This record gives sequence, structure tokens and C-alpha cells, in this order.
Amino acid sequence: MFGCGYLGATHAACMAELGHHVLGVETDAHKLAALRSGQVPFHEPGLPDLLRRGLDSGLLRFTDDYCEAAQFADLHFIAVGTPQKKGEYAADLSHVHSVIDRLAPHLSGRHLLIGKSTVPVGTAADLLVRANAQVDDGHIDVVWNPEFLREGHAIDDTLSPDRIVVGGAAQSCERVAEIYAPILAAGTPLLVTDLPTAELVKVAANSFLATKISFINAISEVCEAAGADVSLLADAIGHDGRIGRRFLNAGLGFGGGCLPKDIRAFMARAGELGADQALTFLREVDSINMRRRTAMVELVSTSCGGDLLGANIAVLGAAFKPDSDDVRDSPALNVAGQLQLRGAAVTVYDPCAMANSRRLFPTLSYAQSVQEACAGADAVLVATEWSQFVEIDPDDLSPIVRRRVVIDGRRCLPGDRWHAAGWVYRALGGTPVRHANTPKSPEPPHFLRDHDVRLDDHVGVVPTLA
Ligand SMILES: NC(=O)c1ccc[n+]([C@@H]2O[C@H](COP(=O)([O-])OP(=O)(O)OC[C@H]3O[C@@H](n4cnc5c(N)ncnc54)[C@H](O)[C@@H]3O)[C@@H](O)[C@H]2O)c1
Ligand SMILES: O=c1ccn([C@@H]2O[C@H](COP(=O)(O)OP(=O)(O)O[C@H]3O[C@H](CO)[C@@H](O)[C@H](O)[C@H]3O)[C@@H](O)[C@H]2O)c(=O)[nH]1
Repeated sequence: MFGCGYLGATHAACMAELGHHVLGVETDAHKLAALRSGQVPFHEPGLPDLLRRGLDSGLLRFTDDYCEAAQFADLHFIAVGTPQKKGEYAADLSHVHSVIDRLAPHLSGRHLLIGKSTVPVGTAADLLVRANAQVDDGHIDVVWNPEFLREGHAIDDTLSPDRIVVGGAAQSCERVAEIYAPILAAGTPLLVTDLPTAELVKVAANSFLATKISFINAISEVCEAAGADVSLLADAIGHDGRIGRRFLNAGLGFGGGCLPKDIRAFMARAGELGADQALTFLREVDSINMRRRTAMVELVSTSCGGDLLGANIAVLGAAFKPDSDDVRDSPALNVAGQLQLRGAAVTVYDPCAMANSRRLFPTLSYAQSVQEACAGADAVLVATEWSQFVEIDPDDLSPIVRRRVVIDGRRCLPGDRWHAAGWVYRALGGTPVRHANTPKSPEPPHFLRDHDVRLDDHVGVVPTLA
């Protein structure tokens, strides 16, 4: 397994769980040392137990030695990163190329490279040529076996996936199917395709998911303008089996190490293939998504009377989603950074992502707890829907904040409850309906403008922005 990050370490441990002998190859010395000693160098529920089980059984080991890897196996998974190139939309394939260039010269006999990284269509065919050009004696085949796991659910998604896709020559695909035999025996569908189809399945799936999120966020903008509630709307359209409720949660939009860079790399590759017109809608998907972040900054600013200078803002959440410590392209940290640039004093708290956040945004202030982050706050922004934030009792925060204003960046809080506790509750996309018998809130903080709508201004559906 080449590359032992979020994908590779999970896949390595899961393959050992299936009974295979696995050697993880990782070039980052800190990650390698951690994995060797049974520590997972990132947060993924359930993975530490699986890793230790693999190490204890002797089925799983880790190295940085390519020579050892070449001798150890004839099946080689590629799980290294394919980040966005600096200043471009295209994917940076240098890590994938470095695996081939370091491995192929050590190989002899027949070997199979199994690509799991997300790559632009056409990459596998190029790698086939690149790898075989470096082998003296033997043949290397390449198949693509895209991965669909979600961080936070990585083990279940690997051991009980919705489907397994393998693209390439029939005989090589059969060898991959053998690896997954116990999973396939449990009823998981197997789809065997050609190489370009397998590569495209992955980016098409992520593009669809990103489109679904941006669709609901675009509708959310209209809901705000019309005084409607996007969460109720999503429930209502989601009942249609053709639409489905999943991935229709409006809010701060998508981030992370996959959806944003994958839709951009897809657009770049389509352009290279002369099919750029086909994906112009993804530009809009991207820009709707980025607009959520600026709209959130505006909502916080409005909630602080239109001027962030000198305001204390607590940002709860830094990871791009709950149950992960991943802060790559995190909407929460992006908004925190923008608020700080606008003159606010921003204090961030996240249950898991503090170390990664400090590395990426060293100039923000960080707290050790929700209470510490919220002390003296003029507004509390919930930017990642960790369950511990969803369950906050507003009465616990009321005595310590400067102003009782909560902004629900993920439409995940019980707005009625916050309102009943005397807080001004606001969210992008219309404020969720409250019951007619909800008690009236006290006077709003003096800096709220007259036209800002409060929960007790209406019974029923209420917009958040005038
Ligand atoms: N993270 C996910 O949930 C997920 C899910 C599906 C697909 N993917 C795709 O999988 C790939 C990996 O993503 P990730 O999130 O695990 O990235 P990551 O950055 O967490 O992990 C990549 C690892 O590869 C290591 N590496 C780089 N060059 C190497 C080399 N030459 N030899 C050995 N190790 C090397 C890095 O040190 C790093 O630990 C990407 O293409 C991504 O799009 C990720
Ligand atoms: O209704 C929703 C659902 C998600 N999100 C956001 O979208 C982002 C991505 O979420 P999710 O897809 O759950 O996380 P990832 O772990 O990045 O997984 C995606 O990216 C992986 C890497 O390619 C794929 O393997 C997965 O199938 C695909 O879901 C996060 O910021 C979420 O907060 C929303 O805003 N609204």
C-alpha cells in the first residue's frame, strides 16, 4: 500500500482485517513512526483498534523501503495524494509518478498496480507506459479501483461499500476481485469496466455530490430572499425517491481534501480533452459553494451591527466535517480567517482538529473548550456540526458570553431551544420554523439593525436576512 494517509492507512488495516499480508509504504517519517507503533496519525473512528489488531497479528507492517516493497508483493495499491496544483485547477500527479519511478526499477516478473488515488481520466494508461518503460525483465499491468470512502465512516465504507468498481484488463480485474472476495460474498455489487470509465466513475460521483450540495445552497439563497425555510424544503423534496434527502443539508457548503479539488481537476481534464463546455456547470457549483463562505462572514458581520472591528467571535468547529480532524479546505477555518481579516478577535475550538488548525492558521486564537472559546463572545458561530456542539445547553453559555447571538453555520442546532433561552438564533437559508408557543425572546442586542429579523418577529417561517 503506497501512501498511508486517510485512505491508505485505512485500506491497509482493512485489507489485513480480511486476512491479507499487507506492507504499508509511507515516506513521511512522523506518520511512519506513528503507524509502526500502533498510533493512527489522524482521527478516524475505529481505526486505532483495527491498526493494532493488524500489527499484533503480524499481517500488517509499515516501511519506507521501496526495495522491500518490491520483494514483498506482486499486488501494489497506490493511495498517495493527488492535490490541486498551486495556482491551477489541475491535479498534481507528482506523488503518483514518484511511486512508479521508485518502485518499477525494483520489479521483475509480473506485477499489478492497483490505483486507488483519485486521478484525471487517462492517468492509468500513462502509468502503464511509464511503469513498463522502467522494468528490465517482466511486465506491469495497471487497473483502477477508485475509492468512495467518507472520512469519519472510513472503515464501514471500506469493509461494506455500496459497490466496488475495477477497471482494466479482465484477468487483472479478477485478481482484484479475489482480494475483496469476503466483501463481495456479503453481496456488495462489483462493476468491472475499462480503465477510463473506472477513473471517470470516481470524479463523476464526487461531482454529483458537490452539485447536490450546491443545488440546495443555491435554493437556500432563494429561500432567504423569499422568507422560506430551506431545511423544510429539503425534507419535502427529499421524500421523492428520485431525489433523496441525503446530501441536501444547506449551510456552509463543502470542503475537505476531495470534493473541491476533484471538481476542479475534472474541469481541467475535460478542457484538455476538448470537452470543457460539458462541465461549465461545475464552475457554478464551485462558485455557489465559495459564496457560502462570504455569505457567512456577512451574516456574522450583520449580527454584530455591520462592523466586525473589535468584535469577539467564537468559532465552534475547524474540521471540514464532524468525526474528522481534516482541515484541508475547511469552510470553518476559511470563515474564521476571513472574520479575523475583517478585524474580529476570533477564537476557535474543535474537539479533534486543533493541532492541524494551528499548523494551517497559526494566527488564530485557539481555546481548549467550548466554554473557553465562548467567554466574552459577541457571537457564537457553529461551523462544524460535531454532536457535542449540537447538544450544547444554551443556558450554560448565557452567563459567559457578552451577547447572546448564535449563528448556525450547518443548520444543525435546535433553534427553538436557543431562542427559548433568550438567544438570537440565525442561519443562512431561512431560520427553521418555531412553534407558536415559543416564549418571546428578550430585547435584541443594541447593535442589531432594525431590519434584522428575529425569531419572535414572525410565527412560522422566518428569513434571517432582511
Ligand atoms: N481521504 C479520503 O477520504 C479519500 C477517499 C477517496 C479517495 N481519496 C483519494 O485518495 C488519495 C489519497 O488521499 P488521502 O486523503 O489519503 O491523502 P493523504 O495526504 O492523507 O495521504 C497520502 C499519503 O501518501 C504519502 N506519500 C506521498 N508520496 C509518497 C510516496 N512516493 N511513497 C509513499 N508514500 C507517499 C504522504 O506522506 C501521505 O501520508 C487522493 O487521490 C484522494 O483524492 C481520498
Ligand atoms: O448535505 C451535505 C453533505 C455534506 N456537506 C459537506 O460536504 C463536504 C464533504 O462531505 P463528505 O462527502 O461526507 O466527506 P468526504 O469524506 O470528503 O467524502 C467525499 O469525498 C471522498 C473522497 O473522494 C469520497 O470518497 C466520498 O464518497 C465523498 O462523499 C463536507 O464539508 C460536508 O460538511 C454539506 O455541506 N451538505
